[in-house]
Amino acid sequence: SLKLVMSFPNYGQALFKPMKQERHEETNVNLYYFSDFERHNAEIAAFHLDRILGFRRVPPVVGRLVNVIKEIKDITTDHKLVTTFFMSPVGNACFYGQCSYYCSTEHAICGRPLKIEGSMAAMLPDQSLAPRRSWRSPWRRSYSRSKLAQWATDSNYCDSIKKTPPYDRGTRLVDLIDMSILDFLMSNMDRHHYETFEKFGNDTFLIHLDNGRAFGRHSKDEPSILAPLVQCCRVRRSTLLRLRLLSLQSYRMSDVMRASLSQDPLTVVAPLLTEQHLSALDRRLETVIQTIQDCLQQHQHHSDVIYDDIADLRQNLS
Ligand SMILES: Nc1ncnc2c1ncn2[C@@H]1O[C@H](COP(=O)(O)OP(=O)(O)OP(=O)(O)O)[C@@H](O)[C@H]1O
Ligand SMILES: [Mn+2]
Repeated sequence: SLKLVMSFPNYGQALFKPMKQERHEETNVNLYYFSDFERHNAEIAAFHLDRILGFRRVPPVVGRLVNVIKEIKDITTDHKLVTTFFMSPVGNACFYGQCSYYCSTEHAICGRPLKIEGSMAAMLPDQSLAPRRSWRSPWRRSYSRSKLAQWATDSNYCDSIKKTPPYDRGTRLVDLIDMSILDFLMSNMDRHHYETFEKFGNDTFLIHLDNGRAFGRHSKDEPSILAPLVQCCRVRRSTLLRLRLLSLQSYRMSDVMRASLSQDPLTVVAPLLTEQHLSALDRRLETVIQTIQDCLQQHQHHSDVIYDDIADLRQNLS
């Protein structure tokens, strides 16, 4: 959907996604996840949540109020984009841009009257300098109204994934499970792919881009997003410790998120997540911790479930 690359005088660049849905709106229950709107506040909140979880795999995202005329129309070098600006009947500055779907006056982005809210994501280095690889998630949804993906019907699915490169060694599987925990907490069903930097080969971190379909619903949880954790029963020790910390009264996930998000410039317009979304985080965190507890009960050895990625840390401390 519609997004703009913004270039700054210091050669920095950001990916701008304008606001399309009001913060208090819940996703219509009759919409499939793949036709849900994208939310600028979800891009921002996902960055904060990912950082609070200790992953740091979402590039920095910040909210901005942008003047549609002065900061886009008057200075863009994209001549086709210029032709899509118009004044709406009530005098708001609008544009619809160039894209494959929903680029028409009916689906325009409009200021109030001139400024629009949006998310600005720091651009990763250009692909020509730092090529990335896009990986299809093994737990990808079918993106069809009638078909189910294999993972949704095969309870031994993880056994085969565990034997399939690159999930058969290193940290790739636990990284993917970290990502599913992030996605369950923010209820993002749209994680069809993830990216890595090619240069680092298979021994590298995942990049969590495209979080715009998160935080669509606070009143309901989507257990299937946790399938990688439930089916594989494996998790990083550092992740489990962080989740337990964020479940303590004095360090509650919702409180930490509220404090973190309050630093975003768009907070002056309205809090980036409603209180209902914040309390959904605490509720979902309990589910994740309980799922790991259940895994520990089902397995004989602690190490069957817990991937100790911080064994060295303990030595350093003593
Ligand atoms: N911070 C970033 N820096 C560089 N490239 C990015 C960044 N965020 C996203 N991209 C790239 O831009 C493309 C589109 O981004 P994204 O998926 O977030 O937008 P979208 O509107 O959801 O697009 P789509 O409909 O194609 O999924 C992705 O292929 C991704 O590789
Ligand atoms: Mn997308």
